[in-house]
Amino acid sequence: MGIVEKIKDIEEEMARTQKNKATERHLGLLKGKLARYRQQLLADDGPGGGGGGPGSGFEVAKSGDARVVLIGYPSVGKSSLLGKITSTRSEVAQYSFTTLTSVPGVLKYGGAEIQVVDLPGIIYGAAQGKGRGRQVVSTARTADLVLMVLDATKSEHQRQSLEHELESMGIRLNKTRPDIFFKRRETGGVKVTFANGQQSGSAPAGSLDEDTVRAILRDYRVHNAEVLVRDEHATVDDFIDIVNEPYCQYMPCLYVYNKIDAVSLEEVSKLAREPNTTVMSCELDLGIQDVVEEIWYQLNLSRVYTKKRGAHPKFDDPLVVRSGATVADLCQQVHRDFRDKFKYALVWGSSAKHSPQKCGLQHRIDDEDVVTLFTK
Ligand SMILES: Nc1nc2c(ncn2[C@@H]2O[C@H](COP(=O)(O)OP(=O)(O)OP(=O)(O)O)[C@@H](O)[C@H]2O)c(=O)[nH]1
Repeated sequence: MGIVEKIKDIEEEMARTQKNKATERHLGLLKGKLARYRQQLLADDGPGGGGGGPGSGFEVAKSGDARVVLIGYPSVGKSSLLGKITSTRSEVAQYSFTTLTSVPGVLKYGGAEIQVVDLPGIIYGAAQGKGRGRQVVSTARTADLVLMVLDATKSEHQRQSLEHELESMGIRLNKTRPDIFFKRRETGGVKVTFANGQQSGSAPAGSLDEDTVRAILRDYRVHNAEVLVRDEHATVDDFIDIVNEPYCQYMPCLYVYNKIDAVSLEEVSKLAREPNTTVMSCELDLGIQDVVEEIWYQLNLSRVYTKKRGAHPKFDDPLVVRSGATVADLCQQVHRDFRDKFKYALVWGSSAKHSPQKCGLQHRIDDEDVVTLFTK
C-alpha cells in the first residue's frame, strides 16, 4: 500500500471513530501515524511521491530582508494586491525562471526590502501529495509570514480549507511552539515528567497523559527519550508536533479580506474585528496601506539607519534586524569582526534616553533608530 492510501485509510478511520474518553488514546495514536506518513510524503521527492520532479518546481531565490508568501484561491485578487504593493524587479530575469509560475515582487518599506511571492493558485490536495500543491507548501515554509488572501464575498469555508491544508502539511499558523521538552536518548528507557504534577487519569479531556505519550513513542519506535511537559494545556496534537520537529513549523499569518466594496458595512466591520486580519478593496484602492503596515508589524523587524561620523544617516539603506535586537546583533549584521572591535555606539531615536546616547553592546534598539558604531 502506498503512503497516499495509508493516509486515506487513517483519515477514514479517524472520521469513523467517535470522540470520547475511551477512544482518546486510539485517536492520538492515529494522529501520530498520520503525521508520520504526511512527513514521509513531503520528504519523498521520488517519481511516485506525487512531486513533479525536476522541471516542474518553482523554487524562488530568496532575496531581501524578509519573505512573505501570498496564499489564496484563484481570483481572490492576489495579482491585484501584488501589483499595488510591489515593484517587480528586473533582476528577477537573472534567476532561471523558465519553469516558474510565480514571480516575486519587492515591497519597499522605509528602505527595507520584503520579497513577496505569489504562490500558484490552489494548494488544495497538497496533503494527499497532489500535483504541485506540495511544492507550493514547501515554498510557503521558507517564508517569514504567510499572507492569506480571501474573498470577502465568499464563505468562511475558503479560509478553513486553506488552514486545514496548511495544517496537515505541518504548518501551524499564529501558534506558539508547545512548551514540551523532548529529547531522544541512547539508553535509559522513556522518562515522562509533567511539570505541574499532572497525573495519568486526572488530565482534562483532550490533554496529554503519560500513557498516551508512551503509546505514541512506542509507535514511533522511540524507546529511549526524555519528555517534560511544561504546559498543562498541552494536547496530544502538540506532543505529536514536537516529536515530528522540524517538520512542524510555526508561522505568523495575516488574513487579508479583499473585495470589501462588494459586501455590506456590517460584514466588513465583522471581518475587520477578527484577530490578525485586515480588510481591503484593490478595486477601490481601500485599505492597501493598512495591509502594508500590518505586514511590517507582523514581520516583527526593525530598521536601523547607520550614520558615519559627520555624515547624514543612510535613510535609504537601513540594516534590518529582528525587533528587540541589540547593538551586538547590529554589529554581527555589519561584519563578523565588528563585535570584537566594538568600542561604543551613539544612538539617536526612541530607544535612546537622550540624543545621542552613548551605548554598549547590550543596548536594545528600536525601529528607525540611527546608530553610529565606533571601533577600536
Ligand atoms: N469587486 C472587486 N473585485 C476585485 C477586487 N480586486 C480584484 N477584483 C477582481 O477579481 C478578479 C481576480 O483578480 P486577480 O487579482 O486576478 O486575482 P488572483 O487571485 O490573482 O487570481 P489568479 O490569478 O486566478 O490566482 C479580477 O476580475 C479583479 O477585477 C476588489 O477589490 N473588488
